[in-house]
Order: sequence, then structure tokens, then C-alpha cells
Amino acid sequence: MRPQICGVIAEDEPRAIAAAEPLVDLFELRIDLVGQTWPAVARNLTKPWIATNRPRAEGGRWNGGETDRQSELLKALSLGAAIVDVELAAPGLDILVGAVKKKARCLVSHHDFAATPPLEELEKIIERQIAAGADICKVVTAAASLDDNFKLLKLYAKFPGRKIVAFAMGLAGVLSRVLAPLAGAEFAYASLLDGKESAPGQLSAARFDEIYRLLQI
Ligand SMILES: O=C1C[C@@](O)(C(=O)O)C[C@@H](O)[C@@H]1O
Repeated sequence: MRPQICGVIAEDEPRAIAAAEPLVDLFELRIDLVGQTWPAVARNLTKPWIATNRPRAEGGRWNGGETDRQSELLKALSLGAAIVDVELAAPGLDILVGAVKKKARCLVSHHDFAATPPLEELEKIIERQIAAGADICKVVTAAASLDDNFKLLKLYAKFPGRKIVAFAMGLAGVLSRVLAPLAGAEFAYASLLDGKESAPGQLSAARFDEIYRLLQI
């Protein structure tokens, strides 16, 4: 099956969403980046979508309090979110995961914007995500070397049958972004357009399409 691509909606830009729509299998709606008009964006989506409201501590731009941050995620459930991204470090994780799983799949995420820890540490993070009730486990780190890419790629074989998204950010992590879906990742994150990246090293949906066509995948 062709690698699944998740287009990251980082702005209320209907034309960018429309341009990427044929190239993506699902969207991620970044509530913390889109801002107050996010419900209107959600209502117009034509493919399954992930609701994400990233706190500053994990690289996001949510400016409000934690209670309001989580309330926005729960509001996404009533607007049809297929998946809700909940950070492993979120306060009241068990209650939030339980509330999400009543109506959607729960993706439990962990981000390290500084480095890529040893493989054993990455495995422990996924074990904690599974224990928290994750339907999808996500580990995203910062690559400083080629080896860092392989640490993330090795995670898929460590958890056969589990739904995982694991890759490294940064220019040094681009290899892991491209190979992750081939190693077993549920999907890859892509910007809607070139120049609209929401994280270091992120590729656009068109670029992924070009690469996978080139590789005849
Ligand atoms: O966790 C991730 C991955 C990401 O940070 C990336 O590196 O593409 C982009 C985010 O929008 C998403 O929530």
C-alpha cells in the first residue's frame, strides 16, 4: 500500500488545503497554529483529520492554560476528529485518553526537539504510550547524525503489530521521514505546500509524492 501522508494544516488557508488534498490521506489540524478559526477549518475538511493542540513545552504555540488546551481537543471530538493527539506528558493523561477514546482514536505523542536518546530510552517511551492506552504511538526527536535516523527506524520492528509514527526532525532526519512509512509508520507528516513547513526538516506533500513516484512505491 502506498505510504499514507498526513497534511499538516498550520494556517487557515483554504487554497493550500485544497492544493494538498489530492496528495494526502488525512490532515492534521494544528489548533495551536491555526488559532480561533480552527472549527471552521475543521468543518470543511473532506478527509479524516487529527486534532492537535501542542503546548509550548512540546514545541507548539498554545498560549492559553492547560484546562482550555485540553477543552479544545475535546471540542474537536464533537467536530468529527478521527484521531486526537495527546502528549504523553499531558497532565491528567489517563482521563484525557479515556475521554478521547470514547469517540476517536488516541495518538499519544512525545517530542524531543534537542536530541535523539538511545534506542532503549525510545523503546521505554513507546512502552509508556502503550500503557497509557495509545491507539497510535508517536515519537519524534531531533537528528544530529545518520545513526539517529536508524534509532527511530528500528522502533517499528521492536513493536510488531503496534501502530507507530517515529522519525527524526531536522535536515539530518529527512531520511527517517522518507523511510518511516516503508518501515511501518502509520503515516508521514507533510506540509501542505513547500515553504509552509511546521517543523524542522518537514517535506511537502508534493515532495513526498515526487519521491515515492521516483521510487515507484
Ligand atoms: O508531531 C508532529 C510531527 C511534526 O512535528 C513534524 O516534525 O513533521 C509536525 C507536527 O505538526 C506534528 O504534530
